[in-house]
Amino acid sequence: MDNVTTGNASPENVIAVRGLRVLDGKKTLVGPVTFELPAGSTTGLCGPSGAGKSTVLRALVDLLPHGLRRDGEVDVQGRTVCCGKGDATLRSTVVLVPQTPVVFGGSIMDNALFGLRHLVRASRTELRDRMEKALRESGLWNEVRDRLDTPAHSLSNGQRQRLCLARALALEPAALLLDEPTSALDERSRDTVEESVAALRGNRTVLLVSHDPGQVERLCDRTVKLELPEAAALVTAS
Ligand SMILES: Nc1ncnc2c1ncn2[C@@H]1O[C@H](COP(=O)(O)OP(=O)(O)OP(=O)(O)O)[C@@H](O)[C@H]1O
Repeated sequence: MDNVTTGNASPENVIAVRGLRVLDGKKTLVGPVTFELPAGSTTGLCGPSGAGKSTVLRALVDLLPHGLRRDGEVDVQGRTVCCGKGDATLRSTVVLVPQTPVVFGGSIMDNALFGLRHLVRASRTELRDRMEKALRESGLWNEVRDRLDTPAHSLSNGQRQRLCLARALALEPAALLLDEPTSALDERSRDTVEESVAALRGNRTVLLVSHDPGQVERLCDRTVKLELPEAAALVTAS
């Protein structure tokens, strides 16, 4: 039996996943899992450690670790995504923000523009406008507007996480995948990142991995619960 989705259904799904499994050779590491992400929803992806939350996110962006493969179907905006094709459209349509913020050596502006410069053809002014909009949406603009040229490494951990959120939002993705965005943060930084994620609610389609049931309660309107593959197999057998 597949892991189950609970919550409200919606006619318009940005992502639809059916029978997704991640395999290492013949061994099932994750799944099978079936769920949808309705447009504008914030969905919590929960489950015990090792159930495959991070791996599911990586499968959705077709960036599984070497040696692993996926089975089952993933549709993004009604289009089936094939594995291992290096789909450039997918890179800007479904964007993953990893657990540990990846901040490069350049300035705050360089970092915020990173994805845009690589994936979007637009004038310098348009890119800058999109960057500012994304920094506002991630709740970081007021803290960095006067120091966009300073090194991104000068930011706090919470600010770095919101910078990574802005970098993803600047691509105007159809779906945003957030992997434990507050797990490495102190309480105050966690609150600022949560405020930013809460502000996306209804406007963006978000899949949020979290260990914290309270956070899922605060930020999400529906949940997908993953089980360890052994548990899923036991349920199937009963
Ligand atoms: N590169 C890899 N090679 C082999 N197995 C892997 C690899 N990456 C992950 N796994 C396995 O896939 C399973 C799911 O791992 P994953 O990190 O996605 O779980 P998780 O639910 O995100 O865990 P946690 O909550 O602890 O972060 C685990 O059994 C893990 O050991």
